[in-house]
Amino acid sequence: MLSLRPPHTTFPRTSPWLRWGRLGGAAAPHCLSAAAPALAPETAAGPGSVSFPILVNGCTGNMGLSVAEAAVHRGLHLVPVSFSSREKVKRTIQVEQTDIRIYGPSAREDVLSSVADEFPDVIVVDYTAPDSVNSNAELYCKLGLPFVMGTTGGNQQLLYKSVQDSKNYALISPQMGKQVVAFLAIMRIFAEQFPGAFSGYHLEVLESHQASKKDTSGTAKDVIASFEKLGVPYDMNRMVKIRDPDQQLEMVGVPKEHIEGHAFHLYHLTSPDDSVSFEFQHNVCGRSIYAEGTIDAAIFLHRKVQSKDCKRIYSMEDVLREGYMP
Ligand SMILES: NC(=O)c1ccc[n+]([C@@H]2O[C@H](COP(=O)([O-])OP(=O)(O)OC[C@H]3O[C@@H](n4cnc5c(N)ncnc54)[C@H](O)[C@@H]3O)[C@@H](O)[C@H]2O)c1
Ligand SMILES: O=C(O)C1=N[C@H](C(=O)O)CCC1
Repeated sequence: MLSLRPPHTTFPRTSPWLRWGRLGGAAAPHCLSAAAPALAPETAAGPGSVSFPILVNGCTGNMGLSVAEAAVHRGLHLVPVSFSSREKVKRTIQVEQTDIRIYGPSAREDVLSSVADEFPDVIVVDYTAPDSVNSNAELYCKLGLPFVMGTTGGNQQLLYKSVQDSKNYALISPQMGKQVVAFLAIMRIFAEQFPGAFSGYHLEVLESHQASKKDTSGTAKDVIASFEKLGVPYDMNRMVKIRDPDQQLEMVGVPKEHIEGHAFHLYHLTSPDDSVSFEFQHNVCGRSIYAEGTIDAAIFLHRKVQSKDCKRIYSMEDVLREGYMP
């Protein structure tokens, strides 16, 4: 039997996540299906029928490809270029009927600058890697290309500063899944309304993602920031991060077909005398929730650019507040 509890972690035996895992990895409830992504309905403020050019940086990766496919399904015009971190790469990737030409880093600025000339109303979407966040953002800002940053990590303060200094437009969110964003917002509001409400409680956090994920869950960090305001200090080094597929199947209970694309999170709080416990979970299978949210974000940002809105830097919460739910 696998035991992943590091010393001093106190997941209760009754934790449903662990119990399901130990009982043989049954599909976890609350798992959002990868199939049949829900298209956002037309609402007064939400995304109606609109089309504009969208360039997806990172089409060689999982999220980039999912977003490019979602863009085509939603009737956007996919600009047929994308980039790679390596000079020698497969030259094209097919997305639906479009062949996307992949360029190496040395061609980035020239190609993006031609795109900016040819498609003045383009929106760039970035799903690359944490160590590319800042350099990519600086280039988009230099060329005045509005962008949606879905890539996590990098230096977030510097990222916001680059956008502010350049007066470019950007929507930045380490989490594009709209229902998960709503949960994050509730946790933030909870902490604002009841600061210190959980003082003395003990927090354990476990996150599980596909083995290729390089960084710690940005979403977990966001939730932990709210718990800290609720009075629960947390050392990020204690977070249990699971990347091993066997452990994901046996202990976490990730369905086999989603081992290569999932984001499971468990937060467990216990009172000082162990008499009270709280548990929060958000478990995502597949990537459609992020891809659909990203397209809503791109539509939202396109509208803001067209209307010359003065705010210029947005979050996914701004998107929800303008009626892009569900
Ligand atoms: N915001 C969200 O909702 C959300 C959802 C899922 C993933 N993510 C984040 O998106 C990022 C990508 O995730 P993924 O699962 O697609 O990873 P992935 O490894 O499958 O894909 C990343 C791709 O980007 C390419 N790449 C790396 N550096 C590049 C650069 N400088 N220019 C162009 N391409 C580059 C890589 O070669 C790879 O093909 C991660 O940071 C992840 O945490 C965010
Ligand atoms: O699969 C990933 O990588 C994800 N990254 C984001 C994060 O780090 O929070 C969002 C969830 C999926």
